[in-house]
Amino acid sequence: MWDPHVCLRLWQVPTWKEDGNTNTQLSSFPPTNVFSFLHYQFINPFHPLSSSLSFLCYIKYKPQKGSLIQLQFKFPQPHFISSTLIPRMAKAEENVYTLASVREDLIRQEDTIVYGLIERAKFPSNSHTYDEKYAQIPGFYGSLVEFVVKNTEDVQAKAGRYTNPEENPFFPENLPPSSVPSYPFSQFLHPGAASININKSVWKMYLRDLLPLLATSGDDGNYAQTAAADLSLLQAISRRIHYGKFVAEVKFRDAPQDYEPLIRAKDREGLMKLLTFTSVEETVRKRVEKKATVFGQEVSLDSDNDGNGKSKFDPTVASRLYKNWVIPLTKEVQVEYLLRRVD
Ligand SMILES: C=C(O[C@@H]1C=C(C(=O)O)C=C[C@H]1O)C(=O)O
Repeated sequence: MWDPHVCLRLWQVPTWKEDGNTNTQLSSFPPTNVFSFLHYQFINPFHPLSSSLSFLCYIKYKPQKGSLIQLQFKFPQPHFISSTLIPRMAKAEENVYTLASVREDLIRQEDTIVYGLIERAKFPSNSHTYDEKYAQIPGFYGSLVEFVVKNTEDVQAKAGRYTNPEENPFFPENLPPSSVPSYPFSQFLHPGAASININKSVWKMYLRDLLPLLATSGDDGNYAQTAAADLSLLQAISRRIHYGKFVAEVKFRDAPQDYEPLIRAKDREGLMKLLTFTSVEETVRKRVEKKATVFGQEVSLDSDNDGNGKSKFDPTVASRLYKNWVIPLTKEVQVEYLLRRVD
C-alpha cells in the first residue's frame, strides 16, 4: 500500500483551530480519470514546518511528471490550490540507500564531527556562553548559545534546511516554514520518522558531558564565536544520531521477517539486540580516535617535526563521545524508528 507512484506535497494547507485541534477541509479532488486519490496523510502536525498542516497525497496511477493538479478547500473561503506533481524518487534511486552506503555516509560524517571538536576545542570553556543570567538579550530569555542556535535555526528553516529528512532542529517549536522552492527529497523513510527528534537528549549530553571533557577551563571573551562552534558541532552530532532512521530503514528492508515480529511485540530489547553489530561499533570507535589524532596534529613543512606530539585536542574525547553517547543515541533512534515502522 505504501508504494504510490507519485506524491503531491502541499505545504501550508489552510487550517483553522477549534477545540485545540487543527482542522482542514478538503472538499474535492478534481474529477479526472487520470488521478485517483488514494489517501492523504498529515505529515507530522507537530513538525516545525507546519505552521499550518502539510499533506502528502498519493495518486494511484502514473500521471505525467509535472502535471498540474488542483485541490479545492472550503476554508477560509472556497478556493483552489494548484500544485505540480512531484514524482516520488524512482525505485532505483531509493535503493541508493544500502547498509554499505549508509555506513559510508556515517564514516564521512565522522570527519565533520572531528573537525567540529577541533573547532570547539580552540576556545576555553567560556562559561558565560551557557549562563542564562549573563546574556540579558532584550526580548529573549535564555543563554547566548540558545540565542545563537534558535535564531540560526530560524533563518535556516526559512532557507529550507529542515525540509531535508536528514535534518532535525533543536528548537522545533514555532520554527517558520521554508520560504524557498521545495526539493523532492527521497521518500525513503516511513512517515513516522518525522516524529522522532531526540535533540533534547543531544543538547543535554553536549552541555553536561561533552563540553567539560573537550574545553579547557578558562575565559577568553569569545562567547559568540564559542556559541557558533557549538552550533556547528551540535548540528553535526545531531545529524549523525538521527541518521539512525536511515540505518534502521535499510536494516528493516533487508530482513523484514526478523524485525516485524519484534516490532509488533514492541520488544525494544530484542530490536536493540538485532540491530547491534558490536564489531562495527568497535571499528567506528577506533577509526574516530585515529581521525582525531591525525586531523588534530600540527602540520609543518619540515617532515621531521610533523606531528611533534602536539594535538589540538585529546583524541580519546572523540572515541569516548562515540562510545558513550553517539552510538547509543543512534541506536535509540533506530529502535524508535522501527517501533513506528509498521504503523
Ligand atoms: C549504525 C549502525 O547500527 C549500530 C550502531 C552503530 C553506530 O552507531 O556506529 C554501529 C553498529 C550498530 O551496532 C550500523 O549497523 O552501522
